[in-house]
Amino acid sequence: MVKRLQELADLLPGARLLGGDAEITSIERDSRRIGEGALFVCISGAHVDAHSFIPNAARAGARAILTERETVDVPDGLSVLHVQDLQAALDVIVPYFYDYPARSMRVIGITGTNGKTTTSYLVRAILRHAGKRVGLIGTIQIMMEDEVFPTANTTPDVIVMQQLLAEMRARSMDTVVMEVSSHALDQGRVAGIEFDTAVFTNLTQDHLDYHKTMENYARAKARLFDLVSEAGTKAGKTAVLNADDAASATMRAHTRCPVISYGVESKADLTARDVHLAQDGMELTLVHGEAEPVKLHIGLTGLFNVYNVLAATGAALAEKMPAADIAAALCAFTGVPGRFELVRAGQDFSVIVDYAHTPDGMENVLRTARAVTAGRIIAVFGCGGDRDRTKRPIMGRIGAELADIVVLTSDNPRTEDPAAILDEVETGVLPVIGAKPYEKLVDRRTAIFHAIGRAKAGDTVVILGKGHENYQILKGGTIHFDDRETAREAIGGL
Ligand SMILES: CC(=O)N[C@H]1[C@@H](OP(=O)(O)OP(=O)(O)OC[C@H]2O[C@@H](n3ccc(=O)[nH]c3=O)[C@H](O)[C@@H]2O)O[C@H](CO)[C@@H](O)[C@@H]1O[C@H](C)C(=O)N[C@@H](C)C(=O)N[C@H](CCC(=O)O)C(=O)O
Ligand SMILES: Nc1ncnc2c1ncn2[C@@H]1O[C@H](COP(=O)(O)OP(=O)(O)OP(=O)(O)O)[C@@H](O)[C@H]1O
Repeated sequence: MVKRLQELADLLPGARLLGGDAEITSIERDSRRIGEGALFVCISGAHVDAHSFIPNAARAGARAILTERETVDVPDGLSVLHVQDLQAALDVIVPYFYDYPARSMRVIGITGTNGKTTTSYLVRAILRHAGKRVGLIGTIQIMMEDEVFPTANTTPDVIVMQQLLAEMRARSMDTVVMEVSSHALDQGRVAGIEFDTAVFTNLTQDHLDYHKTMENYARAKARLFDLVSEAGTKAGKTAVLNADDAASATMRAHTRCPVISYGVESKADLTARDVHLAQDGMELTLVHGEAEPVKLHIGLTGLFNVYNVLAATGAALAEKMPAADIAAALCAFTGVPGRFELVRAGQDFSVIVDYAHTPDGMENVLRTARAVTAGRIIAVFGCGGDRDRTKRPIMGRIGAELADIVVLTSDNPRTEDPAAILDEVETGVLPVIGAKPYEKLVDRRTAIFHAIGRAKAGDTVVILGKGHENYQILKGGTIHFDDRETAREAIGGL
């Protein structure tokens, strides 16, 4: 990819180019990723001034910088492109620079508080069963067919996003399935992407540290439905909406393309009946309009996963996948890492590791565990640091109400004092815990060993919050930590 800096400047009314034209071969916001010919975009973080990395960027081969700052000192030979609004400039120049890669493939965007990852994995499985080459962008990882790449965000920033899409185009992906977070929609990370199918899973409390109110949070999510409604270069746009979630009304109000609705309680285009849950799977019958109902046995469990299956089926129907491929792929699906994942190490009780880290996610998982457990439920959980504090007491209350034994512990405390986070969670626990056994153990390993040590035949230990993550983010840095690995070790020591 090569473009002239002047060509990019010409796209931006009011931009000033200082220091002359240059040939640009990539756009980067991180000086550590820069190679010869890059345009270094100075986006500062909460604690870091990105302009301080200009010398590093220059040494690594940058030819120019893009900044909002009026005056910037740069080493000789580096051009400066000055703009009034950095985000608005990136929205325009980044997709242009990478030649709008999203126009070369079908794009399925999935938004909602919970269920994005699970739904995206289900959609990927169906499309691949139907012979499509599929890319995936989401919380756990990025995939291009079977090849896996790491990621820092659920939805990467606009620069990494366009680079990934360009790579997917180079590898001839037919479709990309993408989790679209509310942060991404608010920050323009999906600028220049033409969505073909947009899916809404649900809206419950999360991320209020960022959005402040549920109305703002819903509005951010609704942006995806503005985007899928825009006329573009491809035909056949569809919104897939959860009819049982009240916030779908907001999504629908932003939708100006055909809708496929799904639900269990409300009247919808796509529904499920005869649902039977077991610990390691479920049976259900999919009903889609006049079509013959299809009975399925799937390796996922929980009513919340019935919704994810319906959402994924809706997306597959929107993408015109054959019914036979949808059914076969769902039946062959074995689950998503860290989502209601059973840890089996020969023990006579169950251990479930689950990524639930919102009040709603936690309630769903604990209720599902209860429905498939003969004995007691032992819940191990905490809440993340530097993120939405208002959910802490709520999650504490849910844990204390729905489990028989509660073990509070750390979950990525980040820069906060882990014990202080647990104290906030505890304000929700104490009013409802009654005589149930309850512990506060800051060290997550100790907490998991304690919970597993208390389990008897028929009980279920539910370890919540981290799912697939194999790290713990502490004030002093990030350490290796994997709930599944630790649980196995604890079971081995019994
Ligand atoms: C709080 C936050 O949003 N942080 C995001 C931000 O990092 P940052 O601003 O802290 O970066 P920084 O380390 O301060 O650096 C500032 C700038 O200097 C640059 N830099 C830094 C170091 C260096 O040596 N050279 C250099 O150029 C960085 O590239 C950056 O532009 O920019 C990074 C690059 O885009 C993001 O990966 C990072 O997301 C972090 C991981 C994060 O946790 N974000 C959350 C809030 C988020 O976005 N979550 C949503 C939703 C998830 C969900 O649904 O649950 C998501 O989509 O992930
Ligand atoms: N449809 C759903 N409704 C409510 N809770 C759900 C649903 N699907 C999954 N969950 C719960 O939320 C957790 C996270 O699921 P998943 O990773 O699919 O969601 P997500 O939207 O990708 O989350 P995140 O963006 O935070 O990564 C699961 O482990 C499960 O506990």
